Amino acid sequence: MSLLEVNDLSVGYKALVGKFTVLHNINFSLKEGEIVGIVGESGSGKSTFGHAIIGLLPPNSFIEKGSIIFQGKDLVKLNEKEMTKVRGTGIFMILQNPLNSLNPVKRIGDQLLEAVKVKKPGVDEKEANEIILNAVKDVRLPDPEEIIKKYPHQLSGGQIQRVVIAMALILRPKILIADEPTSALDVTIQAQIVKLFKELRDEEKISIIFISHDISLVYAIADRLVVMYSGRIMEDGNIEDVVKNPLHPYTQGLISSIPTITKRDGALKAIEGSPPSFLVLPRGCKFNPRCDRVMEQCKMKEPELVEVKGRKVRCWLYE
Ligand SMILES: Nc1ncnc2c1ncn2[C@@H]1O[C@H](COP(=O)(O)OP(=O)(O)OP(=O)(O)O)[C@@H](O)[C@H]1O
Repeated sequence: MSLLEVNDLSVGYKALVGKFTVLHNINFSLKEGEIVGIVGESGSGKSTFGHAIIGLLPPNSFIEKGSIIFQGKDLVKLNEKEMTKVRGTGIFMILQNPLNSLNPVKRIGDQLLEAVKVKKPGVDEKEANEIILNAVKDVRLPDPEEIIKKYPHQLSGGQIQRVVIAMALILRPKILIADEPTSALDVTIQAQIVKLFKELRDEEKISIIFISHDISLVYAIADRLVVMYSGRIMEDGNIEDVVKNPLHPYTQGLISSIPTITKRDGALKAIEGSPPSFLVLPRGCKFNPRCDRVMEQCKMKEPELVEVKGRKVRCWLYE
């Protein structure tokens, strides 16, 4: 049984240039305790997907169709009041800009205390303080006693990121969506945060959606890898299988450009060109103009996401 089921989800935006669809027929499921990495170039729709799940899409967005089933409820149909109850201990998202999750006029300690009260209503002051300090120490913030007295604007980007991760540790949601959660952190702290996330999963069976453009980082944490391109899922499977034997030419391109994974020196193959604009998507497979294995039919009709060798792939090579 899945904890989260996303069915045929399509999401778009209205902008000055016009109305366009970004996420196209997304089908995705997440099991309890599973860590799924979502990768893809900038603009492939990764954040839009996370925002759709937690109901934090911007006002100029629209959900064209689809459902997001969590604990028997379709999140797409919930009103703001009902969705507020899901956010926090149900689903929590570490936003790409974590400052947006904090109140600028409240001290860090008070904001973490609110999270403790949500998780443990009626908690006494001494225990709350202990929980807060432990979380702040776990994310390796220096001088915990001092940090909690500060306001968000007094912290660096990396410290803000860690405060929001501490909030996630306190809330221990059923699903944690982490959107580039360690982008402002140095490599050592990044590794410690990845370890913390794994511990959360091992101890509490928390499911994690880890969004990143850095496949080697995702490789260090995820069980499963989902590759997105132009708002589509192109490949979805066990991370070892996908990394060792990528099936989609786009996944092959992404992986062959990473020396730490391919363990090859020199001749790294970058994918030529850049993703298309959502306003003028190519006919057929959206990757076809950049694909080194393109065939005639790729330019005519878009392939479906189909099951191949125990994983899912959207490519005419496998249909
Ligand atoms: N608020 C918005 N209004 C209009 N278009 C938007 C908005 N937010 C995102 N988009 C468009 O949706 C597309 C997908 O953006 P999204 O942020 O989901 O991609 P991403 O894969 O998370 O990229 P990145 O890795 O850069 O964060 C982009 O082309 C972007 O222009």
